[in-house]
Amino acid sequence: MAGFNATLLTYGQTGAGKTYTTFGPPAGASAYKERGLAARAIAGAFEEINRYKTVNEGGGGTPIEVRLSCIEIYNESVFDLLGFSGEDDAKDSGRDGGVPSLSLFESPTAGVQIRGLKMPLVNSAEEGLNLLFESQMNRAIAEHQLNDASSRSHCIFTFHFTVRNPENNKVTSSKFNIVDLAGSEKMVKTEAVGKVQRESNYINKSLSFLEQVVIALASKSRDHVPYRQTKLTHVLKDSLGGNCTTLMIACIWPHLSHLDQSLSTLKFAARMQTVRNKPTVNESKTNNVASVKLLRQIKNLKEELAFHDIISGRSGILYEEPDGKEMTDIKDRTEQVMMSPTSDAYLQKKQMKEMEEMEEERRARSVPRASPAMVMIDNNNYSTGRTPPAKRGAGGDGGLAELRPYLGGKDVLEKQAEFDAFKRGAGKSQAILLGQAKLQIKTKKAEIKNLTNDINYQKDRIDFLMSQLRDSSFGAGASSPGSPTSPRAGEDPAKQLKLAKKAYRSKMETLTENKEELKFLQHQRAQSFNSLIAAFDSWLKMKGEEEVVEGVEERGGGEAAADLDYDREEANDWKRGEAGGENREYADEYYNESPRANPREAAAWGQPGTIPIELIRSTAVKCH
Ligand SMILES: Nc1ncnc2c1ncn2[C@@H]1O[C@H](COP(=O)(O)OP(=O)(O)OP(=O)(O)O)[C@@H](O)[C@H]1O
Repeated sequence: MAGFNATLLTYGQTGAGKTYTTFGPPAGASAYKERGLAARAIAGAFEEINRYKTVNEGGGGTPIEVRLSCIEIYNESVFDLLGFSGEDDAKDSGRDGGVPSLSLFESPTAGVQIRGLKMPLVNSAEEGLNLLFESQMNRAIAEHQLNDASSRSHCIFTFHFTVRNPENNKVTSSKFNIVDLAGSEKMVKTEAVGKVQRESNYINKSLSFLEQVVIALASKSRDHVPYRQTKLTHVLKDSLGGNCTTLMIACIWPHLSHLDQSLSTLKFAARMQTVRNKPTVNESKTNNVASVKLLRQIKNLKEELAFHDIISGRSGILYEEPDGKEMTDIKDRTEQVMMSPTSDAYLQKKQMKEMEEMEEERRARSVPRASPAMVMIDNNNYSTGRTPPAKRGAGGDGGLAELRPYLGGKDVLEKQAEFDAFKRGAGKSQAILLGQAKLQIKTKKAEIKNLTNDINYQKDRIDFLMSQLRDSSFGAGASSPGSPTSPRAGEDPAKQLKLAKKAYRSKMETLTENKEELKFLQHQRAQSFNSLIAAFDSWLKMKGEEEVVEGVEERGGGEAAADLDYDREEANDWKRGEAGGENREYADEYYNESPRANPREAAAWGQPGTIPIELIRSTAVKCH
């Protein structure tokens, strides 16, 4: 906020803890205590802004503007994780070669920009956290769709600060990037083939240029900085090395079998440590004269627009930014629309409630009862997440609409049974995480309730002691002797009042912290729930495809069978190890593990072609 650009990078091999450090652990035990750097940065930024606001109270308007953005770079393509409407976009994201990604351009005044990138304005830590969870949710959905691409992609979560100094009207703008880099071990995997090889090449290239750029930017004798060579360095052009603050966290996996990778990470860190930066403030060249000129121009353009609206018969269009009250009105109206009985959100909520009731009813009837970790559906989840799963299914039924093409006439009860089966099987670990998240919320709510009771007690006590001090008489009037609020015999009431006030303040602080933690846990629960639903959707789809494959084989053919022949060939290659490299490793692992893990899938290896290649891939990746 002082106007310096800054970047925080986590670097290391896959599984070493980069995502954990930047974005925190998945929902479950100690999720809040160990929340990631991004969540802490949001809280820290708003603490600072609120402090600044208090200092400058009456200065007119908020002097600090914060916007957030989040992108993912995969195979040199840039994707907006906040401009992404769910699973359909994940499929169309181009990560598998479809729709093109966002492009970069350089503006003479604002530096490197990403065309069409969403950078919502954020007014509170809570709004910031919502966006953080939304971006990570979208990353998880994309990852699920695209077979665990997260280790092979870079994720950049950025704060964009604009600070106006009310005294001299100077504007400083700065960025703070939190970067979760792709797994570095891909740099040395030379045996990889096909898709994995392509990914490795991109990662290899971007990480080595990242190092070169940082070193070149810090070198006085540099004549060329190769930041345009990769999307990662280009996006971070104005936030790396040289005049910025850069912090790298090297994540290592301290196990003997990862010694090579750990050494390689530490060597990279040691090279980066030699770089010396001299951060400078990014002060805007805007001066008062230019601002006045621009404001006049905006006014003229707005008038022109209004004139055009009148001519074309459009009315009621506002060209002003809504102020605080208007924003609240808009939010209220949006909520009303969302909760109208005809809206998707309402129908979706209703359907989830019905499913929950059915599940409860079913549980009540079934003996023995299912374990608590299996009790999943919570219709409150959608109220906390900004990306309701309804977007994934046109029917607004929490993603279950996607079942229809595969399962034809299956009704809700059957879907519910599928969901139960999923939670007991493939989705068990996610179901357990969700169960833990719900338990944590329950515990936190109980703590808040107790704390609120304590605070009320202290408040009553303070009121009583004050009235007693005013009257200069004790034990009479407001409280009967022996009531919880009466002063203890022989104690100085003024001293007691001081202590009661201190206790009150300290409990209020704890309450604020607890409330913040509760919000965080509720987000985690929503995220967990959405992940579970996303995984369920994929699982159903896979299952559906499997049934379709079996149907096609039984009927003996057509074009689809030809495609499946190709998949079968590939599967056999993997199985025989002909594909070589990582695929062979995966296939071997899969082949060795699966008879114990899943006899049905193991049997499928014996009958190639009855199992879709997506299932093989995703299972292989899971084994890995
Ligand atoms: N400090 C930690 N304490 C406890 N668990 C951790 C810690 N760091 C990582 N983990 C766990 O280790 C696993 C791998 O961590 P993580 O996903 O953060 O690795 P990564 O380096 O980001 O991998 P990738 O490159 O695949 O994204 C996760 O299950 C995570 O919860």
